[in-house]
Amino acid sequence: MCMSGKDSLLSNAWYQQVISDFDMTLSRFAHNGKRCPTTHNILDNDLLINDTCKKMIRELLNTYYPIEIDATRTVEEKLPHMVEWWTSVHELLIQQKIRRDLLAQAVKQSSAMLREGYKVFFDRLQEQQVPLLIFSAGLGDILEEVIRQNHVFHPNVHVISNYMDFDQSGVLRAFKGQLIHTFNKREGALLHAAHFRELKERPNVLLLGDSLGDLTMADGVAHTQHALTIGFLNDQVEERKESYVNSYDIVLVKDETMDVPNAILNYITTAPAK
Ligand SMILES: Nc1ccn([C@@H]2O[C@H](COP(=O)(O)O)[C@@H](O)[C@H]2O)c(=O)n1
Repeated sequence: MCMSGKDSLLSNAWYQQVISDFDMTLSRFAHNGKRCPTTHNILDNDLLINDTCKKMIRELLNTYYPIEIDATRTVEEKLPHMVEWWTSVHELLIQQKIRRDLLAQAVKQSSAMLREGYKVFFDRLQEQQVPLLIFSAGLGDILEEVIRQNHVFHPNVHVISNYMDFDQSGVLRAFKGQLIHTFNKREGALLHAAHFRELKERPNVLLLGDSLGDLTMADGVAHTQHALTIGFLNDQVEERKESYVNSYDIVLVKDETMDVPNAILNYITTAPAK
């Protein structure tokens, strides 16, 4: 674990909200040395897409993921590539006429896993009535199914993500709303101003992410008093360590657990009111 010198003040749970990325932040990056799927990659299943489409989606991943995590390129340089990646994959998925009623089965059959200690994290937030916003550039329908199947889709959880639009017979026909990718979460946050307005009495933010783009997820919080940011650095560690340490308050290197967020939540939720 690396900690920057920033002194973050945290008050009790009443003033707190948690904003977290999903893929590779709440979900695991790897398990027993094997990569775990993102919400997009969970669709890589015979139930939903054919072999040609699988091949094309994998090729797109091999082309664009290295760009997403490239420490030598600026966010501005990456932006058009991210739009291209997401748009191409979403078009392919629409062509496959994916059926809504098969999504739960695809999630069940996948090797997607939430980080060790996830239950303590979700359950504590729920017990303490701390709102959890999951802000994901992944697929909202799949993300919801993952947390539902893990029994942690509690009423305090709100999701902002890319949602599928199904026709009357339950076949995918489009994606709803404005596309969210890794590096436009600031715009996404501003579009969801109503959500943040509802939480205006909670100016202290605990933010969890795995990309530098995730740091903008709290930009919709109008009067942030204190923010503590935790970054999971899963991949290309040496190349990206410096920028993560300079940007996040706490950087967790190849840590597949929720131990640190849970310890912080334990502290916050047992601290006396200030
Ligand atoms: N076709 C795609 C597009 C994106 N990804 C990965 O998903 C992650 C986005 O979700 P967050 O919950 O982290 O916002 C992103 O980091 C991409 O690597 C993908 O696997 N396939």
